Amino acid sequence: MTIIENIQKKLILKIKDLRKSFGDNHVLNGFNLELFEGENLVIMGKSGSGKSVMIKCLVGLMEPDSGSIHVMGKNLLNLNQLELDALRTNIGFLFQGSALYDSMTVRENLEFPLRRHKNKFGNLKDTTPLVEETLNSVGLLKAIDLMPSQLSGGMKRRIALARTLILKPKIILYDEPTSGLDPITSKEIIELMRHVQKQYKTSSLIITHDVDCARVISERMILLVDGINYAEGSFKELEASEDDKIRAFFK
Ligand SMILES: Nc1ncnc2c1ncn2[C@@H]1O[C@H](COP(=O)(O)OP(=O)(O)OP(=O)(O)O)[C@@H](O)[C@H]1O
Repeated sequence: MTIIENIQKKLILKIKDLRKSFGDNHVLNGFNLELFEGENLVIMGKSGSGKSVMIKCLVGLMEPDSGSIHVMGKNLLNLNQLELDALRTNIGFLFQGSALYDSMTVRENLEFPLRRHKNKFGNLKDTTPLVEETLNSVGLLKAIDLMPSQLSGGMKRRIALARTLILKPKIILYDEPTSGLDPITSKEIIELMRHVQKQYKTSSLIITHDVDCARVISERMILLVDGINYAEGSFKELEASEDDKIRAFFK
């Protein structure tokens, strides 16, 4: 994406100068991020580089030492619990091994977030059309009455994505979306992420180690090294870099 295209696009998430230390362990040292509407942004960082700390700050599970996080123009760090909950319905999360509720059917798993966030859709009397539409968009309407134990790993990941999508979030945060999947299922999940992004017009922040995933899905990438944005650019630009620290990501 060029700078001019970025200016024309709406900024949906902005993290500015985020800092977090644990004693002498300075994990985030002024991390910055801008995510634009409809964009797929990939963040890569080696193990222990602070990706989870950054996500926890973003979802309000951890307080940064300093910096700001604006979601759709609102500073997350200034909101009260009620405002935070309302804003959170605009952020969908798909965490590593996003667990489904084992004792509930697929339908009930999808109904669960609807009940928790009643305010978003008013009082939905019949949730079936929304549940069916969402399952359809991940290609698993046929699984509606199955229990999680009857699903394969790839199907579980699809249903977890459906459970996230049902609240129609503006941003989806994917944490290692392909971890633990075989290469073919990984490809299917990446395709699905592209498909739902077009259908739901979401912006995606994707944290991954998976170079193939980054290659296919990223429009822009940030490489997180020593708690800062060490490099930013398209996959092609970064892959062609001669900087050793950047090259290490693509080996
Ligand atoms: N609650 C905490 N208390 C103290 N140190 C912490 C805490 N959470 C994270 N850290 C430290 O912050 C650093 C970054 O951890 P983090 O979990 O963010 O890494 P990561 O990039 O997500 O790694 P991985 O890819 O392995 O999941 C590590 O040194 C970790 O020990």
